Amino acid sequence: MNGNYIEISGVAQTFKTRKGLFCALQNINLAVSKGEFVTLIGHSGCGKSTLLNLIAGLTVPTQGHLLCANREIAGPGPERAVVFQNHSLLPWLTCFENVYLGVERVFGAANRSTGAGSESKAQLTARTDAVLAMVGLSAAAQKRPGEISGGMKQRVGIARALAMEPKVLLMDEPFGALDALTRAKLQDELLEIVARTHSTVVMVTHDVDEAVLLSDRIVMLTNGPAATVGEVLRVDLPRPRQRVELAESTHYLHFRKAVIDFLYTRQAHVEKAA
Ligand SMILES: Nc1ncnc2c1ncn2[C@@H]1O[C@H](COP(=O)(O)OP(=O)(O)OP(=O)(O)O)[C@@H](O)[C@H]1O
Repeated sequence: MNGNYIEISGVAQTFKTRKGLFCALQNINLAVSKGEFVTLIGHSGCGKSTLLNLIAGLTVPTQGHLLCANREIAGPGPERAVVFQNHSLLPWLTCFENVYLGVERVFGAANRSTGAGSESKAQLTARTDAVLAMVGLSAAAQKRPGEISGGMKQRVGIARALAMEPKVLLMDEPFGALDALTRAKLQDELLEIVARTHSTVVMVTHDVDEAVLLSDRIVMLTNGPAATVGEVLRVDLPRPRQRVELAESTHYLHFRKAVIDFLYTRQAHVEKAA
């Protein structure tokens, strides 16, 4: 890991609502290094998605600055791929086409401006096939989103983002809708891909075990309104990480307890008082 790749300084986000201004986030300061895996965790409604959307460039902050590779984040960009909670596939395209579209945009002749090269149709097809196979969707490649389950749609969304090999992968509870076994399989795949591609990842999760398994650092947000970074936990478990071995590791349990303690002891009181 080297240098600050994503820098968030003094960020606040206020929304106009029918009842007046609502301050979702305040004074968020966070730097993410290149190749680092950071998870954002906190109670429902604290502002995790709001922060991720700011990094994605989908919204602009009310106050403060966000930088990616020393450049102000002024909108979405191909170096920052987003996997949303609710997939967001194009319903008239097949699963293959949904993934291919993104692959073509980054690696195809259509976009030489990225300097990523212009691969042949056969190479783009091979990339698309490989990533669909990785998420276990080869058999569903020619189906449209309306013909597959919610979990399968989510896997297409993950495949689409991963296939683009983005520098930054922004994930908003990408595994939330999946059954436990598929979720575990995709978490393991994600760890392997990130190790191979050296992607920088910022991921929103509600799942303490997922956070500890995947993260270099866990950013714990306080309860809203006006949520901010409450605590940052560095998870220095060695990699590669094996979930079966970790389950018995006292070191792992120590991190797990630290997050649970933050969420259910310290932040639980604030929630009741709000
Ligand atoms: N466009 C908006 N207009 C008004 N309020 C908003 C808007 N977007 C988010 N909020 C409010 O900001 C707060 C943070 O929302 P956000 O979706 O970021 O939370 P979250 O931590 O991602 O929640 P969850 O874990 O339930 O997905 C919430 O109180 C939400 O109601």
